[in-house]
Amino acid sequence: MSTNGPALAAADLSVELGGLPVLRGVGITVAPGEAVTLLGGNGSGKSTLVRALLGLTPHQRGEVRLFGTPLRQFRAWRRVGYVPQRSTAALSNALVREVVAAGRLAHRRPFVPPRRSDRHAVAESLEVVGMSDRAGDELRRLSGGQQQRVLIARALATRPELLVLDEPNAGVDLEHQHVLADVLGRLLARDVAVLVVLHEVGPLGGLIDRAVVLREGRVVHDGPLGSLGQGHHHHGHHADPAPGALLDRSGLDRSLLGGES
Ligand SMILES: Nc1ncnc2c1ncn2[C@@H]1O[C@H](COP(=O)(O)OP(=O)(O)OP(=O)(O)O)[C@@H](O)[C@H]1O
Repeated sequence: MSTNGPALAAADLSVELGGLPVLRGVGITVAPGEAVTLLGGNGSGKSTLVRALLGLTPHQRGEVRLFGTPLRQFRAWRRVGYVPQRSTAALSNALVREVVAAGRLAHRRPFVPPRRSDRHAVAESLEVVGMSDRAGDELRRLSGGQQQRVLIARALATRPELLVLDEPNAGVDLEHQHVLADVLGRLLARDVAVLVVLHEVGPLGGLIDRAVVLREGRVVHDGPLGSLGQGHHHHGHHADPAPGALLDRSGLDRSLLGGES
């Protein structure tokens, strides 16, 4: 993997929205193979931070680098996967297959039909999240949790080196939360960097290397999940009965996670 230093790094990041400070001097890094969770109460600035890190929301101060390149100059978007908060896509009347295929756009050249590798990545990503049989359905016809799984499939189809997920488990049943934990575990084993906004840590808890906690737009904790005391806004890490099953990073599905990109 051609990375030097962190996949994602931000320093002194400040964002104002509607004239109000939402992020105030935030610093965050995510290294290849590292899973960082972003926690904090409603309105603490988690989604704004994620959007600012990806250049979707402008920042007024500070610096963001992706794979060492300042955001302004960064063009290698095929290296980045993003699972937005579901509400932003929920009304789409696009077909499931089209939504996931959008994850391949950064790999394609204009006016060239999708290659076999593109179709393969789409089919495989749908299969991983258990949505193959809904490929021809309109996204808006699916349940909330199913829509969320399609958005995860789209990000997986990109075969990213940095995967950013904003509350990917919102509305998703426990079984499929475990599926996501399994998928993320395999990506981490391949040195993908993961930044995930979570409301409840849940089945992902065993994968998390570091928790960054925001409060009123500031980082108030950056360290191991376990060192977070009680009484925080997240209700995470209820002991999982078999975290080892999720943490098995050895059984790599090379066809999904490896190969061309
Ligand atoms: N476009 C906007 N204009 C003005 N204020 C905004 C805008 N978007 C977000 N905000 C404000 O910024 C603050 C942080 O919002 P953000 O969505 O980043 O929080 P969050 O931590 O992701 O919250 P949640 O857990 O509820 O998703 C909130 O007070 C919100 O009202």
